[in-house]
Amino acid sequence: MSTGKVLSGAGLRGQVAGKTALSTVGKTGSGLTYRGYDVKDLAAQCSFEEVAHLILKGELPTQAELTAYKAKLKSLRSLPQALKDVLERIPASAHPMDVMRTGCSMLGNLETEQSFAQQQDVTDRMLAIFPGLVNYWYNYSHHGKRIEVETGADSIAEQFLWTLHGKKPAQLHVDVMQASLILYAEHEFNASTFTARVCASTLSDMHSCITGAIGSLRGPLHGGANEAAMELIEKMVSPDDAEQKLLGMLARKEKIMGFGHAIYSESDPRNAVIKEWSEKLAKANGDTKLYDVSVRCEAVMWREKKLFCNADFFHASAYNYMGIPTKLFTPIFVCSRLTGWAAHVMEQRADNRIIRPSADYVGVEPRSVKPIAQRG
Ligand SMILES: CC(=O)SCCNC(=O)CCNC(=O)[C@H](O)C(C)(C)COP(=O)(O)OP(=O)(O)OC[C@H]1O[C@@H](n2cnc3c(N)ncnc32)[C@H](O)[C@@H]1OP(=O)(O)O
Ligand SMILES: O=C([O-])CC(=O)C(=O)O
Repeated sequence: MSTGKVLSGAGLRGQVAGKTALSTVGKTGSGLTYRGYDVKDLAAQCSFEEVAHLILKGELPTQAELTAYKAKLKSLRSLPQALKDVLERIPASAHPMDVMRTGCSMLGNLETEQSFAQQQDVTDRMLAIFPGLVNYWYNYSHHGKRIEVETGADSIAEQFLWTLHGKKPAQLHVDVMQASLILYAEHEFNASTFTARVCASTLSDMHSCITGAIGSLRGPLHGGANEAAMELIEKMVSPDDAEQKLLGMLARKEKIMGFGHAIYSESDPRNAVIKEWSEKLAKANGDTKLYDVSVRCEAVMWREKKLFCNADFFHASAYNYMGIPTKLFTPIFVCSRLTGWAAHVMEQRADNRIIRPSADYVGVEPRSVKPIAQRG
């Protein structure tokens, strides 16, 4: 089992900021549970839609419920013309996380949540639309192509790969995406989820909560670490080169993205799952370099610093093996974590008090305002 760290210090570490029935981190099972189920079991046995149903509606679906839920999500994939118009105006140089933030916000203008009774429906719409949204922009801005987002894809995992590459993806790739989306779906009071809950606590609308959360996820200390990890490992030409480069970085006290965690002390349970998929992809591709380099990084970081891979590190090689451009890595995280964010917003709304902590004042003593001519 993965245990939690002894938590104290800055960054609100170790302070209980609310209640949740959605997940536990660093407590039981392999170290991560969604509504009582171990994430490893969910990743091995379920589709992402089943896990989204669990997180958003409270229970794993029956076959009939799953069939209905998938049919609903499939029916909600189309992009409004006004949203396409906005996406077409965003330059290729933009970061896709900024595109997602703008896309989510624009959707909130077009299909505003009028009351909290609509919270499940607006969430389902975002779940259905997000993969096509970011890939519409990507294909238009990078290849001048207006893609069809109403594909024959059977799942959100397949929809992401299909709308990115313009064709039905290989089954292995769909299976990896299913597992990846499940691993990223929910993680208690992490920074982006807390952002969503703070926004929800003002009784704001769902799109505002999700737009804010996307902004928090973007940073390299959080979801952006999967892209930063890729930028690191693609510079390493062999495991020995990886070892030399890492030792140099550690000597210079640089941060190694994709390692360490705010809550876990010895391992992140999501790593073993995505690492195994990365190995399978490497073998299927007949090119194991990225995987071998990543394995050496893991060994060196543990040996030198007792730092372990978090969920992001082996996602880098896994996504790369599937031909996903690095800058689209964190948007996939968004397509998944949307479930956790929205469920937290719903939980906050159900038992709300505005989140408003206090601060220790460390500024100057009280003083009087001088007329402008006497200042300086
Ligand atoms: C899905 C996710 O969001 S998972 C997190 C993704 N983020 C990353 O991978 C970014 C790299 N990792 C980090 O920056 C950190 O480990 C965080 C942000 C995840 C957690 O931060 P904290 O809880 O403050 O880390 P922690 O208290 O364990 O740090 C202890 C020491 O280890 C160092 N450390 C932690 N992670 C790393 C790292 N990846 N590389 C080098 N040193 C590190 C810290 O600098 C700190 O040293 P110090 O005491 O001399 O300042
Ligand atoms: O919990 C955290 O601080 C970060 C994390 O791993 C996640 O959000 O998945």
